[in-house]
Amino acid sequence: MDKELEAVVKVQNLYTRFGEAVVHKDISFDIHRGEIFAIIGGSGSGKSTLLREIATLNSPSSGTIQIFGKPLKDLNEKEILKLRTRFAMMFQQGALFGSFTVLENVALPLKEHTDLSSKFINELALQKIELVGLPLDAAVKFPRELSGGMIKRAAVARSLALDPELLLLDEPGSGLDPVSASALDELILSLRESLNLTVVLVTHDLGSLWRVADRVAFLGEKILLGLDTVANLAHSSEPQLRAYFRGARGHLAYQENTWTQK
Ligand SMILES: Nc1ncnc2c1ncn2[C@@H]1O[C@H](COP(=O)(O)OP(=O)(O)OP(=O)(O)O)[C@@H](O)[C@H]1O
Repeated sequence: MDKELEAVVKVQNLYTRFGEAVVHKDISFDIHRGEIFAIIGGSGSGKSTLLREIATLNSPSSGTIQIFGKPLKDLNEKEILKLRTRFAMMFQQGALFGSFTVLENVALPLKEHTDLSSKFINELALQKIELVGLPLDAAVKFPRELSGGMIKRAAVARSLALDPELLLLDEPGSGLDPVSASALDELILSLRESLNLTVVLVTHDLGSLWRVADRVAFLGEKILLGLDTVANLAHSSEPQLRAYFRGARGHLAYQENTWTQK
């Protein structure tokens, strides 16, 4: 990875409360351009909420989030809409429109946000479909005609439609078999390489974590319990981190990856 340490996302002293319930307490970290940054932690530790806050879909109770140097709380609605064209978020289910073909799904953001001709939009959409490794005949298929792995690729293609600088992925591998999940990891790595994308992902998949993440934020006890490479976190003596990485699944991923040495 190129070591330009420009902060694409900057989270400072972030607190999140839902009523009386505190989810995040004083969380701060930076995500650098070109980095693949993972957010992990136990169930209910606030991973998806944090990702939604970065995606401007939820507001934190206090603290600041800056994206591309812009503090989100200073932006008006129009500026938020403009900012949203510079990043894309892919939700767990992929969320393609079932009544649209893959091509129509990928073309949709271009139709909404540009004045380009239909012909040019279709050409651009086809390029994205090719970029994510889908066969071109998938373009005319409906989501129900695709495998789980192909649906995820199509959703990634749609996320890339407006050439975002930042891609936010919530559990990208969920529901995939291990081979398709691993192919999706390869896609994420290759997109980072070819497009210099910054990627933030929430994941429960430890195999994927070892394969793709440059750095990892571990949420627990409402705070940021760890922020480091996956190898360093896996060796941490912090009890929650130990339990996470030395649990049965964590242990397997740990062994595999210390044998193959990432
Ligand atoms: N809109 C909301 N209103 C009230 N509580 C919420 C809301 N969104 C999230 N929460 C609560 O915030 C906490 C964190 O939820 P979140 O979905 O961010 O956790 P998570 O770490 O992503 O969990 P999981 O790994 O199970 O998906 C949970 O206790 C959840 O119930």
